[in-house]
Parts: sequence; structure tokens; C-alpha cells
Amino acid sequence: MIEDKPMPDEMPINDAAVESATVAESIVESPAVLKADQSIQLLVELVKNVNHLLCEFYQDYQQNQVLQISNKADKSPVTEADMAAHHLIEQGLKKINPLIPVLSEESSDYKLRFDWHEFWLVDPLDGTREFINQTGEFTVNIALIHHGVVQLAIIGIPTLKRIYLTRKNQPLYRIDEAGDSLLWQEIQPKPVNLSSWQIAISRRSEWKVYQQFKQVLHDRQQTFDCKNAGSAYKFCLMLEGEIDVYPRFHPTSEWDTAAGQGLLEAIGGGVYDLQGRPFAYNQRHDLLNGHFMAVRQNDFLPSALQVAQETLKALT
Ligand SMILES: Nc1ncnc2c1ncn2[C@@H]1O[C@H](COP(=O)(O)O)[C@@H](OP(=O)(O)O)[C@H]1O
Ligand SMILES: [Mg+2]
Repeated sequence: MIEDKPMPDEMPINDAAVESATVAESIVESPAVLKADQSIQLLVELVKNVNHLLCEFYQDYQQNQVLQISNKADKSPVTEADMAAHHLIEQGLKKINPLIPVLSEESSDYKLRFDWHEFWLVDPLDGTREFINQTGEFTVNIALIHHGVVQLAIIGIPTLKRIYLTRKNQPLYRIDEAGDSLLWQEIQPKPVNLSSWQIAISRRSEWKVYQQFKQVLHDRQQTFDCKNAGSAYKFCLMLEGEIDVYPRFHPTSEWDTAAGQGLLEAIGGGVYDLQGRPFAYNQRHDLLNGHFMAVRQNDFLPSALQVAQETLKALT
């Protein structure tokens, strides 16, 4: 049980950080202000370092084909890169605030999670199969959850040396490495064209259900294009306006979606169950998510949910 903890948008690491976090909290509109928050700086630095670490493993693997890979109990692969990223993130988050617990895909110690009203939800290497298959579409996902809601979201794309970051009710930032410095840019939502949908589908989606989803779109005369992509990289394509709708009918876990959801919400979209409710975290005994519909802008949601319902109905 965590007591006397700071609110999530403060996250002080020490007295100086308390001061800067409080200032940052009151004026939140410009990157200069968000950047001035010491805990945000540390978080961005941490994800930058994890991006670098994963790139080193990735380049080594590409050049020498050397990578320790094993299978988890659920038969999904885990590599030495997943574990190294996990340890680095866990240490880094503890430095930012030792009182906030960490629930990582690779941690074993989260039996007390129902006592946590605030915690970090982490996928240190999302897209392990993409890493192994060398598509480059793997990410680092970190979300701060407060009473089930994403308060702070960050995704790193190691192969692009890029980070996306937001804090609840604040703008979305793209942070690119430019030499030794970091270039922060606020991302404005791209215009919406409801008459033609750009759709993302997982690379591992041979399932009949996605064929049926496309069939329903055809039947409704909805123009669309599909793009296959891996991991939370799909959410990042949505942030850039390249993808509008991401339907998911096969499993994910809570650490796969939390950061992506927080980032999408910053541009007027989100991740919803098929009844249209935003995902909430750490509310159930199972960490597996159900089906979902992710949209980059909520205008897509009503029709996308109808297509999903018709898809499932046609298959029953
Ligand atoms: N059968 C299954 N059960 C649970 N999660 C699954 C799954 N199949 C895929 N996933 C999740 O989907 C993620 C990959 O997404 P995608 O298939 O869209 O690329 C995986 O992330 P990890 O690589 O972190 O394990 C994994 O968490
Ligand atoms: Mg994952």
C-alpha cells in the first residue's frame, strides 16, 4: 500500500523537483514549461537511454545474428534485450520516485497490484517478434496510471530515435534526437476525412475476423486502405495522422495499450472496448485486454464500432 504519495502530475524526485513540478503544473501549454519539469526531463532521458540500449542489441543482432531468445509460459518470445530494457526502466523509474510501484511485462512481482491506486505500467520492448523478425517496428511503452486512468504516457521508437510524450489534458509532443540535443515539437491533430479510412492491422493477423472486418467495410461502401504494422508502433502512426482506425480482435495485455491510449487521447482519440468505453487499467483480475477499437479522432468511433459489431455478429 502506498501512502503519502505525490499526485501523478508532480512526481517529485527531491525538493528541487517538487518546486519545478509545481510550477510546471500551473502553466502547461508550451514544451518549454513541460521540459522544465525535472521529473519529465528524467523520464525523457530514461526513454532515450532505453531507445539507445535496444538499438545496440538490435544492431548487434542484425550484424551478428546473436540474441538470447527464450519462450515464456504463454509461448511468446522474450529476449535478452527485453530483460535489459526492463531492468533499466525499473531502476530509472525508482530514481524518479521510489514510492511509485512498477508493473512491467517482464516483472514477476505485482501480486499486490490491487493495492496500487497509482503505478507505472510498462512494456519494455513491445513488439518482441518485430525485433526478432527485424521489421524495426518495436517500441518502449510507459504509462503512469492513477485510479485506472492514464495520467502520463510515453512511447519510444528506438529505430527512429524518437519519443512521443503527453501528460493528461496537455498537448502531445514528438521528441527527436538531433545530435546531442532533443528537438521537442507539439503535434497538432491532422484533419479528419471520414469518407476514406486508413486502417492499421497487426502483422500477425491471419485471423478470419480481420477479413470479415474488411468485408463489412466493403458491404457498407466505406472506402479504406489497410496497412500492416507491429506493436504500439501502430499507435505512433495514428499520432502522425497516417492511420485513423486500429481494430483489435486478438489479445493484448494492459501494458500494450496504456501509453498508446494516453497519447491518442491528447489528440482527440482513444482506445475503447467494443461498447465504446475507454479502457481502464488494473481494474480486473486478468491483465489481458478484450477486443478494442483505437481511433485517432473520436469522429471515427461510432461507425468503427458498428463495423466491429457487424463483424463479430457475422462470425457467430
Ligand atoms: N496471444 C496473445 N496473448 C497476449 N498478448 C498477445 C498475444 N498475441 C499478441 N499479443 C500482444 O501483442 C503485442 C504485439 O502486437 P502486434 O501483434 O500488434 O505486433 C505483443 O507484445 P510483446 O511483443 O510486448 O509481447 C503481445 O503483448
Ligand atoms: Mg507488448
